[in-house]
Amino acid sequence: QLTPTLRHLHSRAVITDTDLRSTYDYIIVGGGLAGLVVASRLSEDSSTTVLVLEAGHSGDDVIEGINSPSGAYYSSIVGTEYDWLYVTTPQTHMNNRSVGWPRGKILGGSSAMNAMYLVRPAKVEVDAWQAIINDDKKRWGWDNLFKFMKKAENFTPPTEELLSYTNISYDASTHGSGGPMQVTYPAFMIGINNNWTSSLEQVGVPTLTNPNGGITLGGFIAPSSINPSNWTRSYSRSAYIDPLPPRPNLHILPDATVLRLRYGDSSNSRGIQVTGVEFAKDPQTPISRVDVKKEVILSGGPLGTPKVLLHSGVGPRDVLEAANIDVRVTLPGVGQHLQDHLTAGVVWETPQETAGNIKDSGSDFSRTAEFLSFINDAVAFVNVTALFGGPDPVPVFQKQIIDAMEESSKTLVPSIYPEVVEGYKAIYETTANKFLPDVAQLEMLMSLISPGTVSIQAALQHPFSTGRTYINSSNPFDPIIIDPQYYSHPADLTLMRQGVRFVRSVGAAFGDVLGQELAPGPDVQTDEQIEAWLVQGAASTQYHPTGSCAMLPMAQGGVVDADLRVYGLLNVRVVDSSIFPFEFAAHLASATYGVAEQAAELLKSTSYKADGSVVPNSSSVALRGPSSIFGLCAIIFLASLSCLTPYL
Ligand SMILES: Cc1cc2nc3c(=O)[nH]c(=O)nc-3n(C[C@H](O)[C@H](O)[C@H](O)COP(=O)(O)OP(=O)(O)OC[C@H]3O[C@@H](n4cnc5c(N)ncnc54)[C@H](O)[C@@H]3O)c2cc1C
Repeated sequence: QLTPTLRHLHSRAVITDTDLRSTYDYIIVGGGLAGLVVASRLSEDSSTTVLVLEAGHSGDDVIEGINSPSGAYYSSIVGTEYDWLYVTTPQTHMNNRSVGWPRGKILGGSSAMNAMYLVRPAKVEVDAWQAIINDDKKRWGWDNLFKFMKKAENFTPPTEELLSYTNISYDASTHGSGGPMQVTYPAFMIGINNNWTSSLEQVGVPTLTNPNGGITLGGFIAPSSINPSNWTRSYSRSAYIDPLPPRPNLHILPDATVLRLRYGDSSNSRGIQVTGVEFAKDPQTPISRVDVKKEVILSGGPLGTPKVLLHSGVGPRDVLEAANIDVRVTLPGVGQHLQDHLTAGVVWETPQETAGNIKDSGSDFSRTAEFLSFINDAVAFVNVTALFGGPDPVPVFQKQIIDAMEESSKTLVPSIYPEVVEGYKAIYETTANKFLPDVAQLEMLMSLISPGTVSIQAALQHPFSTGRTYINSSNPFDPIIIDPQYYSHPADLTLMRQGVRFVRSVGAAFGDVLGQELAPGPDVQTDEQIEAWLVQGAASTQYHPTGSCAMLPMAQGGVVDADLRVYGLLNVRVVDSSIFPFEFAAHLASATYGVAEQAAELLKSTSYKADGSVVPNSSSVALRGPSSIFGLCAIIFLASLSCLTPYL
């Protein structure tokens, strides 16, 4: 528990209803990872008033639990009242299983519950993002995003003591210094980690000596968002908000769920002006309103942001009409293009000590901040050549995927709108042609947190399946529907199956460090057996949903343009992890920090008229007329696998 003084300091910008003003320059919806970064940066100018509305609690009463890095494993807020406790729909191609999707419902959002791996995407992937949005100002290419990812950071090299017994390769030039978020390595490592890169090298995976610099292929011990001064979690709240001096122009209101945007009478050919938002504590309390002078920033994450847009009448017409919501802007891409990383772990017995053994021992050491700073940081990213055991089958696999594009786009996209299908094709082409075979298709992660066992996960990084998130009610307190359509494209299951095979070869290279395989177990050997294991129970989320408010051209079902503006709304931007048009082979926090840092600069350089409205720039896109043509263009959605050719 925090002492009263510390609690006061932590809560300095956090207000109650009675402090609320009627109008702010900026309203930020969601005080999660991205939302708090933008709030902190915008409020650097004392003449700019900023309000953050966060649906979750402040979290002051659990800050200490959150702060212990190993708390991510041993006293996680996953599954508590600080978790949205989302669950997917039953997944047709996963034995009708529903999968839990934890997300942080607390100041700091998912950065308050995540596992703190600090891993960036590859240059090729980020440059492909810039290409897909035709961003001639090069804001979303690698060079710029790298600059902003580094701006968020303050890197501290591993301690001499840690280096004396652990193999860690790092290159400080791939990290930032002087930024708010602390990045370093834990104070303590488990001995088994020393077998990681040497075992990978035995199966042909090189050691990556300069991770996080634009190349991802290879094995390494990743840094984490940890503060080395006290071995605590560094997340958006502790990094960007708690250290601030008093800022009367920054207000953060927890327990405030934004229900919808509010509109006035002002609109033009480019869109509608938003005048503010409506919010409420819960379904029983009255609705409050607050006005915005300049812009509303949606930072509710890949589920919260599309939900607010849909309840505001911005989204696919069929979804809005079915939910009895008045259509304000027909934007077919809202909630579409949803992708996620799937993961499954092979588990072995080990005679060696794991972090789980030390934790269970209850020893004095097991209660130290140094031990509790331990994070599972052993990762590797491998391409499809590694997965198929050599180059020969890769062109065949790639051709099968390319040949299946037309059929997949007709049968697998859960939308009746041609724009969304076009977006799927653009993403598919990028994934099939640019990312196969040179970009990582699979991440491997070693986990040492259970006593007596080691697991190595195989996580699919570039899915060909596409899903969606949508609403089926006009009540914003009803849950959003999440349907990632896992494994709807058969290539995803093939890649995961090959991933399990590859992970086993890594496990074999560990020699007698690993004992008997416990899962899937020695009886699961054929392709069919491994795939059945993956489908029936093994595979789950790696917690990286994205794409639901994708930055894509409007003709490809995009939701935001390269300025992060929602098409059809004059003064609303999305700043969070929903905007990536496709998955990266990376955990998403670092890239999201980069997006938020760059968004803050974009906002600060925006010109506003005297009444606060945005001065239009050349990249604004004219608002389309009513979308009755969509009815004519309706495509029958048949999510059937049988018409696709069998995969390797
Ligand atoms: C369990 C878990 C482990 C992870 N591990 C890692 C990892 O090790 N490394 C890594 O890089 N990434 C990891 N991630 C992913 C990473 O944390 C997220 O990608 C990142 O936090 C996304 O940031 P965001 O700002 O988009 O959303 P969030 O951080 O989730 O923030 C969204 C915020 O908006 C609020 N909100 C939503 N709707 C509303 C509304 N209507 N009104 C008001 N507020 C609203 C939410 O409560 C939340 O606070 C993990 C995620 C999870 C869940």
